[in-house]
Amino acid sequence: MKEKKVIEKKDPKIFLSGSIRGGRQLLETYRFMYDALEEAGAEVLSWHVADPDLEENESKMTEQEIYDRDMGLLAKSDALIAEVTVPSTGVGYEICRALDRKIPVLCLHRPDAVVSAMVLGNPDPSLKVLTYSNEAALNKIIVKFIQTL
Ligand SMILES: O=c1[nH]c(=O)n([C@H]2C[C@H](O)[C@@H](COP(=O)(O)O)O2)cc1CO
Repeated sequence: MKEKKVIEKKDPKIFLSGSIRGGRQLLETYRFMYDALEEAGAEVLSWHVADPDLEENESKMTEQEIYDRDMGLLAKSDALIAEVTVPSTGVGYEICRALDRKIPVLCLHRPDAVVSAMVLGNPDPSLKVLTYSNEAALNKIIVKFIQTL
């Protein structure tokens, strides 16, 4: 009898990207995304993005320590999910680096957001941009995305 190979699916490692110095007004949304991702079976490597005490913790780090840590986490990630409603240099940079790595990138934003053409007009096949109007819709998009990984 032929032996059946069982392919075990590992929890996908996700880099959650959200504005920090660009403004923390959507912190509650980042926290919701973190919870939705973990609940969907993902491991969020950049959990600090959703940490309300981030400023205090990061202030003990040098700029290069922050950069090195984040690039290290991105290198280990299977996909990147970015909330792009609040414009942020760091989020744009991380999206670009993730696309360079050819990992799937999902950008999410509120319907009324003014999102850069560098995201909306980017034809890279690894990039998907979607809008959400409430938490239920956001959760649905996240669960569906995780299932594709
Ligand atoms: O202290 C930090 N810690 C940190 O992890 N980042 C990373 C993760 C976020 O997805 C992104 C936010 O960039 P910005 O600070 O330009 O809004 O950069 C950015 C900063 C500050 O620029």
